[in-house]
Amino acid sequence: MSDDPDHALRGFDVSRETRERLEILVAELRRWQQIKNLVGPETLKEVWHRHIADSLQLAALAPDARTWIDLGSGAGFPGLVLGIQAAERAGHMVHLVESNGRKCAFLRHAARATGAAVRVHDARLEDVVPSLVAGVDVVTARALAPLPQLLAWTEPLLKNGALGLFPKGEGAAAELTEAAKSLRFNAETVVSRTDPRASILRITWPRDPA
Ligand SMILES: C[S@@+](CC[C@H](N)C(=O)[O-])C[C@H]1O[C@@H](n2cnc3c(N)ncnc32)[C@H](O)[C@@H]1O
Repeated sequence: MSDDPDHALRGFDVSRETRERLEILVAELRRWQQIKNLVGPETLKEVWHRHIADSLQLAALAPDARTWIDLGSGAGFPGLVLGIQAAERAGHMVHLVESNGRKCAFLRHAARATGAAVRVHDARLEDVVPSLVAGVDVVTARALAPLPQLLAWTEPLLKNGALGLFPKGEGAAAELTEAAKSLRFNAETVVSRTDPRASILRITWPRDPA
């Protein structure tokens, strides 16, 4: 697949300012990658599809959400991309939680360079999630852990009304089956716009009966 940004961004609601900020992110990622090895080197060849568009598609699944938290952000996917979009929406922001200091240094640098509306937490998610339960609208995590572990980590957020958006590969159905053995939750599977074999699990917690 060619990695043409125009092609990758087709169909997404991306302003000229956001496009310019995304171009800065890609340039900085390429620069840092040479010394810091932040993402799988093969994925950089398709960075606009594999990372930028793959992250942007989550925003369309929760258009009214103001406060997001992205767990295990790595080099910023999806959280930093969502934070770049949030920069043009007053009152919108994304918490980025990442335990690897080298990746946090990149996140802070890239956030400054792009003007992304993010707060970087250089910490383990187990220590951050409890303090952010109130006021988070959406929790995301890509390539962090299988669904049962994700639900164990994010249960306090989901119980408080947050929406979970978890990009998954071909094993999504098996992960759903495994998680449903011990937990009761609502799940919808949305086919990925960047890879028809992949999907995004849209998870909500059932309300307690009144
Ligand atoms: C495979 S990478 C995925 C990065 C990014 N989400 C992506 O899809 O490109 C998983 C990331 O989660 C981070 N991580 C793993 N366990 C964590 C924890 N308990 N708290 C915070 N970050 C964690 C790792 O340092 C790593 O950067």
